[in-house]
Amino acid sequence: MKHIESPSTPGKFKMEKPPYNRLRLQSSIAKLAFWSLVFLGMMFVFFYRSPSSSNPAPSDRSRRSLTSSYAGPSFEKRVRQSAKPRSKHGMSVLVTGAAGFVGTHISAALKRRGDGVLGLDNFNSYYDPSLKRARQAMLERSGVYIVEGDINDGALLAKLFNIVPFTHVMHLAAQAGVRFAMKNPNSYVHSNIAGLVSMLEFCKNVNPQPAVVWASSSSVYGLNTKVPFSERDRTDQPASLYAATKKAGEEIAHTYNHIYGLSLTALRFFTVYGPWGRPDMAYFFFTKDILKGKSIPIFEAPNHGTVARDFTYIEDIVKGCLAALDTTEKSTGSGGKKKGKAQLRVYNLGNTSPVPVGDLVSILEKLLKVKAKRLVMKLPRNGDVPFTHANISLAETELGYKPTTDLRTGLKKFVQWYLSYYVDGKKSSH
Ligand SMILES: O=C(O)[C@H]1O[C@H](OP(=O)(O)OP(=O)(O)OC[C@H]2O[C@@H](n3ccc(=O)[nH]c3=O)[C@H](O)[C@@H]2O)[C@H](O)[C@@H](O)[C@H]1O
Repeated sequence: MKHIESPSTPGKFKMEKPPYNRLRLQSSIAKLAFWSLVFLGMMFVFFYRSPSSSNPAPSDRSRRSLTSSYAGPSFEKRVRQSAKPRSKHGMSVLVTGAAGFVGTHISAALKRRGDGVLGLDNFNSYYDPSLKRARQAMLERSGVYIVEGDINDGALLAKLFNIVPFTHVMHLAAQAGVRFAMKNPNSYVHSNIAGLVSMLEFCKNVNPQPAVVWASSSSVYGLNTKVPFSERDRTDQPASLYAATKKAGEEIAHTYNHIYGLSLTALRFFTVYGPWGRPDMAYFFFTKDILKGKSIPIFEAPNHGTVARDFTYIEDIVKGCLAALDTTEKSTGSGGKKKGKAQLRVYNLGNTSPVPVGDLVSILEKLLKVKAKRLVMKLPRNGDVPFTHANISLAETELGYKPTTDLRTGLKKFVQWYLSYYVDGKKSSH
């Protein structure tokens, strides 16, 4: 420390300069090492907590951008073959969320009638991915190829749109579930907002622009008390983050229609159920738990009020979706520029016959021949609404939509499938 004590002595100062510099160098290295560690730590936290990784569990593949399996002639051939319609008037549809419940049924129905279908799905683990793999295997047997990837992967979307000039996009990839939004809010933003924007960005940029039909939700009616719910009713009081992201999606769709001339149709699905359904939904896990002899929580509204849903059978929903695709008008823009006013639609797809959750359980008891252990409890404050009831007159008039399956008939088909898949097929239902 002498050099500090007598810095004015030129000789000494000169002599002691090297140790001073060494010390400064050492302290700089220490600082550099410290800040590098801080930086690395921040990078780790950023990537660990980034929206894509806080998504329930996008597959590893979906986190990578373009992998080698997305390149090369054999990949392109598979994509082209799958997306090619049987006749030249058929559609070529990109179905996102194709390994999901609704996506699987719609992909199969489109393929059956001769349209070209390419699936896209990230196979995340929000619920058992082996069920999604089984749906994928079923679709593959009917000629539908599902590309494994995320709707937020711009490079992948570019690749797919380069290979196929899709005439339509059926956008079903989403983070579903009302109650899970309290556990993992980021996954809803990632899929239902960022993912939707990512898709629409692509759709508006390509030439020709496809027409887009996408899944909104009955949950947008939120705290609305006017029944039955009509498309003209207010939807500015969502009761869950899930509902808020679907409502945001409808507003985002409006802007892409307004600015870029994209043809957009939102379908508000009302509690869709049926074979190959979603294990997170009440009818599905009630079935599992009744068979296991476990008690099932049945929610009731304040003052012992009934909680009811306008349960809608999957085949009716499929018909509504196909009709929506068939009645789309072409987008009017090209290469990101609007050329004229384009179609913008919103439809309720419900059953227009609400059933109390307790009655749903009674139907299941009869079909399963097992008495349920009912645990009646207050509707938790977790985003659930007490009832839903669709007014479907707009879809009836404009799409020819007419649901024909009552809850008992639909649940019978679900139970038959459930028993053959999980009991006879010995699959684990977790
Ligand atoms: O139409 C929609 O837009 C949404 O439909 C579906 O949501 P919901 O109608 O809430 O279906 P679901 O969870 O099966 O609960 C059914 C009933 O059981 C009651 N319920 C639920 C759980 C429980 O433990 N007990 C209970 O009584 C519960 O209170 C409710 O009354 C989709 O999941 C959602 O993704 C979205 O698509």
